[in-house]
Amino acid sequence: MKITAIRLGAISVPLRVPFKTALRTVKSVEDIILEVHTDTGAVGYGEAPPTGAVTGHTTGAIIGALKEHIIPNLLGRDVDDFEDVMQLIQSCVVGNSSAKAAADMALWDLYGQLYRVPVYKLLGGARNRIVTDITISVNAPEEMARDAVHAIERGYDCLKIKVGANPTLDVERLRAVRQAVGDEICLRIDANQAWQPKQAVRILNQMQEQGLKLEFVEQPVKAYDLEGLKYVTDHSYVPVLADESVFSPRDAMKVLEQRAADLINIKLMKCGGIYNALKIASAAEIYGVECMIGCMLEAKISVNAAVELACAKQIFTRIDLDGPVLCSEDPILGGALFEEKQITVSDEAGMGIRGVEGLRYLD
Ligand SMILES: C[C@H](N)C(=O)N[C@H](CCC(=O)O)C(=O)O
Ligand SMILES: [Mg+2]
Repeated sequence: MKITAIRLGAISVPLRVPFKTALRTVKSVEDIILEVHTDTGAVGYGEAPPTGAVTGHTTGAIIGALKEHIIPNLLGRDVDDFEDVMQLIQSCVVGNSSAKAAADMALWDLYGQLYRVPVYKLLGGARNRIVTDITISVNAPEEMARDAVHAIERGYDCLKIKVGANPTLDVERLRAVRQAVGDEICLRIDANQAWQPKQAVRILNQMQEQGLKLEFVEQPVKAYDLEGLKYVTDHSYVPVLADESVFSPRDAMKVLEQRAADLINIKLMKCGGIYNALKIASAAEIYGVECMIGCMLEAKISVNAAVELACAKQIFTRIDLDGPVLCSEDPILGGALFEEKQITVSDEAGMGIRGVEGLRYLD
């Protein structure tokens, strides 16, 4: 199966409500789509979201990395030389993990089609269904409480609550949400780097002392501050999950060796795709650290790739794949079935993506 052509396109999908974190506010998903065509007629699909505030990858950067580095290296290659092609994607340009992830998932899609097996089976096939949480944006406490109740009405029983940079208000936000949803709902929080280490410990311990029952806190401090992350891990009652501190397998090794976090959030856009995500997952297994599989604000092609990975491996004990359910429409044909919190992976060969409605080609 030889790669004959690669096309780039763009999609724009409005969100149901604006998505707000300590790092950014977004009203729509504006992603780059990759179609990898082959001489057998099989097409592999990839997707990358521009998340400048999180990864540094803008739309232009993703297109540039693909057009100038990744695509020229892939054209003419045989999908069956899979290991070579995987290495090529990772080595043909420095950084640019989102563009690499888009190419990586399209190639896994094709490799699965070549051997007529769904990718999640190829990778381990631990299960065919997973349950996601849903994210509540950071807003005024009463608005977050309303959003949380709405999420419960949609059937979710695990909420990922975004917090901000104001400690008093953050405690109020969590109090309002806990009061509105009752004791049985799982609450996890994501500070997206907003706090200082000592401040984080104070806020988290205050939240636990008030009986707010948090499952874990995601990325309480700056991405680069591993010492600070470890300080929070060592001193807070609440378990700590590393997100922005872990992009590459090398980052993961540092966090694992230093025991700087209790859990790791693996996202395809941070690590450059399934090839590297598998390395992080294996390292985490060796250290006995469970993982969350997460996403950026992404539509269904790239989240679908994360579903394939999550269904393959037992190490993913937490699922944050709510990108598609935060969108007001789904232009992606095929792939996993998203029924609110229940996600069922496709049993088609590869990743089961059949096309994209309203794709704007960029060539
Ligand atoms: C969408 C997902 N639940 C989520 O919250 N991801 C964020 C980053 C999303 C973004 O800014 O695009 C996270 O875990 O930090
Ligand atoms: Mg996060």
